Amino acid sequence: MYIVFEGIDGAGKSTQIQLLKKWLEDNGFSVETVVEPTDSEIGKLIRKILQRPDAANDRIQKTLGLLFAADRMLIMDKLSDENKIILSDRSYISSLAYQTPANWIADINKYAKTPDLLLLLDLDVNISVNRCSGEDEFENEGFLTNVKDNYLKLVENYRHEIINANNGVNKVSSDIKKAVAPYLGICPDCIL
Ligand SMILES: Nc1ncnc2c1ncn2[C@@H]1O[C@H](COP(=O)(O)OP(=O)(O)O)[C@@H](O)[C@H]1O
Ligand SMILES: Cc1cn([C@H]2C[C@H](O)[C@@H](COP(=O)(O)OP(=O)(O)O)O2)c(=O)[nH]c1=O
Repeated sequence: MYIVFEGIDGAGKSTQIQLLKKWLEDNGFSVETVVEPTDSEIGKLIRKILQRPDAANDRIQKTLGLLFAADRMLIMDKLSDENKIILSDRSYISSLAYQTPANWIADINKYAKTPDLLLLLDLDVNISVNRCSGEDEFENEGFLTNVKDNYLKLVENYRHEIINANNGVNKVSSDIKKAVAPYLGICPDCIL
C-alpha cells in the first residue's frame, strides 16, 4: 500500500512518517519510507537549485518540474511493493501543488504512481514560515498560501484524509493513526 504524506513546507511530514512507521511496525506491518526529492544525483541537483535566489522564477520552476518528474521515476518500482506499506514524504502531487501549468505537470508525471491513500497535513501558512529555515526561496507566505490552496483542491481527486497539522505532535500522530487504521483493518477505537 502506497501512502503519501503531503503538505506545505514544515507541515510535519518527516516527523509524522517516523511515528506512523513505528506504530505500523508495532502492529506487525512491514514498512518502507521514501522521500522526494530523493538522494539521487537528480535529487541533489534539485536541492542545489532550490537554494538559488531565482528558484521561484517561472523558467527555473519549469526546470524543477522536469527534474522532480525525472527524480521520482528512479523510485517508481519501489512504490509498487505489495508486501510492504510504503510511506512517502511527498509525491507527484507536490509538483501539481507547487509547479505550473497543471496540465503540463500532469503530463510529464503521467507514469508516476497514484497514492492508495493521500494524507494532507494541513498547516497554517504563518506557522510554516515560522518553522522553516528560509533556505528555499519557496518558503514565503504568498507562495505557500497559493500552494496550500492548491492542495485543498487537489486532494479531492484522490482517496484522502485531511489532518489538522496545527496541533501538537502527539495529537497529529493520533489523528493520522485513526485516519489510516480503517484502510489497514485496524480498529480505530483500539488506538490510544
Ligand atoms: N505538530 C508539531 N508541532 C510543533 N512543531 C512541529 C510539529 N511537527 C513538526 N514540528 C517541527 O517543525 C519542523 C518541521 O517538521 P518536519 O517534520 O521536518 O516537517 P516537513 O517534513 O513537513 O518539512 C521541525 O523542527 C519539527 O520538529
Ligand atoms: C517533491 C516536490 C517538492 N517541491 C518543493 C517543496 C519544498 O519547498 C522543496 C523541498 O522539499 P522538502 O525537502 O520536502 O521540503 P519540506 O521538508 O520543507 O517540505 O521542494 C516541489 O516544488 N515540487 C515537488 O514535486
